[in-house]
Amino acid sequence: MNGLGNDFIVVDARETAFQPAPDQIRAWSNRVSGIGFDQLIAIEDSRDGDAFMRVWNADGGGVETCGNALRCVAWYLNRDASDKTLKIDTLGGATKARVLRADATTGTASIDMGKPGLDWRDIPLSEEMNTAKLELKVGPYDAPLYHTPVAVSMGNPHCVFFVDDIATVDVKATGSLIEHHPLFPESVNVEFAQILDKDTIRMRVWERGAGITQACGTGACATLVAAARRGLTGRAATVHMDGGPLHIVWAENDHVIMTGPVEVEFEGTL
Ligand SMILES: N[C@H](CCC[C@H](N)C(=O)O)C(=O)O
Repeated sequence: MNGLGNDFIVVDARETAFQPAPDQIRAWSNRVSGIGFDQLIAIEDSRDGDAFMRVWNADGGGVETCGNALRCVAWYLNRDASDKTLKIDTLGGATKARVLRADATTGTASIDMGKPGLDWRDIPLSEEMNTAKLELKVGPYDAPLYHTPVAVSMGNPHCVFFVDDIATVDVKATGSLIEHHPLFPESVNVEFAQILDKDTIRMRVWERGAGITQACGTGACATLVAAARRGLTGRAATVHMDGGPLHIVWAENDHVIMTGPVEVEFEGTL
């Protein structure tokens, strides 16, 4: 399945235990010799929700959550297109999902991602700092671009840079430098965002444990929250990524709502 090209293998593990070793995940995620995916997702039973979603990155590391995958899991759990709200738990917190429309291989889902983490401890950072304007020196770069990003947690850590022209950013070179920067003890997902107008953002992402992906749902949420914190947009915007757009709202109750598509590529047995 995929959400705007951010692709996953989604395993329904509610009947049988599924605990793959990191090197098995890395082998499966290899796009040349394996199946190929950005994240591996397992759907498990949940004590007090409709399901628990477990996430591993392509590098085999387990992580807290994944926004695009939440839409895919919601669609899978609710593919008869009945209009109900699902509670899907993750290591990064509980979410509420509504599948707005579904047919045999596509759908649209809206996820209440809960509240963003804005304190340095939420991200987490290795030292106390104003998360709205991080003082971050990146490798040999010392241009204003690489200073004062915004840190936001959506259950997983994000570092958002605002740039004048995203076409000039070497996402791989810069993103890979920041991913394991000592300021982020749990590493970090890195977004580069250009404000097109008060309702529209263009964003590219270097994901922790996966590299450049076509889209990042939690990254789009973090980008909108960061832009609103900086007064660059209002509390709602369309975030355009390489794989397509997501509509993000930071609601008055402090919850972040992400709405976007779901696509099934194939089904099988792992
Ligand atoms: N693509 C995912 C984010 C995965 C983040 C993962 N790379 C991490 O280490 O947190 C999304 O749509 O939210």
